[in-house]
Amino acid sequence: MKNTLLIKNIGLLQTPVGSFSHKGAQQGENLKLQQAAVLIEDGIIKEISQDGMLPIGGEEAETIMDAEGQLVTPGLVEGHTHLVFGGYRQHEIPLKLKGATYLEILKAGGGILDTVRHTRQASFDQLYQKSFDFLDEMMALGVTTCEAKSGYGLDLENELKMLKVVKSLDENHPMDMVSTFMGAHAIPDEYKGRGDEFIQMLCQDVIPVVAEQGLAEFADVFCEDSVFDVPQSRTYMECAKAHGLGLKIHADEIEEIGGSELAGELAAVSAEHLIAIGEKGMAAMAKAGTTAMLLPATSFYLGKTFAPARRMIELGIPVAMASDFNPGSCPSLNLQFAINLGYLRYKLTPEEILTAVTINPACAIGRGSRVGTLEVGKQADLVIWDAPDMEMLCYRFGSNMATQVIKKGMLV
Ligand SMILES: N=CN[C@@H](CCC(=O)O)C(=O)O
Ligand SMILES: [Zn+2]
Repeated sequence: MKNTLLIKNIGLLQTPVGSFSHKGAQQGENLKLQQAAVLIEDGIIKEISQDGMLPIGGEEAETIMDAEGQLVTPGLVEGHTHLVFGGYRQHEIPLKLKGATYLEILKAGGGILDTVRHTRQASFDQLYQKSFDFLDEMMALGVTTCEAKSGYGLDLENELKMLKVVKSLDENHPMDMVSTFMGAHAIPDEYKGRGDEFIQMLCQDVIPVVAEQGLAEFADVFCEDSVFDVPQSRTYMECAKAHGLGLKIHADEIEEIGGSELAGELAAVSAEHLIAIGEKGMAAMAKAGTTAMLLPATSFYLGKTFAPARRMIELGIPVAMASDFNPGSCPSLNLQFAINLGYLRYKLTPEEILTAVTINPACAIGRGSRVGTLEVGKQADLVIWDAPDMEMLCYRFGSNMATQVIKKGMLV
């Protein structure tokens, strides 16, 4: 007996189409079906109808949900988080308000290194429970697939602990998780002034273990002034690649030191942040087909400018947007806020934004064939919104606009 769910009375069903990264004009192309219905069988989309018609056999579905004439989109895909961490960093705010910068706090042994100390002290169970609760909150906000990075352990034992938390979350929480190894997130105290040696240690002792135990699909590095320079980032990424991991890089977040060009050179799947990117970096990314994983809430929280998203679309770079949830530069996991900023600060259209929070991040985390669009044969991850259209979602902010979240055909 198959599990069937019919969602009827959808005022507008809006989705990108196709399981590939959308760039240029395609970024703004969405399918829009009026008076639609979706029939789901065993967690997979079986049929989509429009114009008030119902899918064949729809009326016999085990469960029937009424979307009450509202907007339905694919479940949001969160392509960049630092979900698992010990402690919080609220004590940094008074320092920041007095003028201390993000990198100054890090150089003084705070910032990421403060979170490293708390994460090393935390047990697996503590980290698991805290992250589990974050995922509940995220899912209620419309996210159905989530990437999570390690990078607050910075040694073999604690990096594995973080990655095992993500694996366990994937097994036990309805959220689909994608794991990224980010051992090169900062230079830990015990390697202070010895960044090259730290990278060598990661390459020799950690990446091979992570890859062998299948604990990550991607590797990421913080390529930034006074963190990891371009040669160090290249060494780390080449090693990760040799061990079968897909490549990501935090590039041009604060200073433009060549990270986005390196992303292009190594054909990274995505480059993250890109607030300070220039024309050369964008040209390299466009040539390589690297996705720009933009994090507008971090620009907001650090008081920075916003990445040149419109120029990226013009140049044919696939644009994705994510929350960057982490305890320092963005302590918010609300991807709906990124939608608002994408509209008001990046000046993307509602259609481009939908692509940026569904199929483009899905492709950038290796899930494009399964999620990110509403099409027959794809996983039934979708959101019913308290909104008639995407314009309303882009315009309203600060409230949770998701009314119902359906994961693999089940109401969560
Ligand atoms: N910039 C590097 N990493 C994170 C911040 C991590 C932290 O501050 O704890 C980011 O992407 O913003
Ligand atoms: Zn990040």
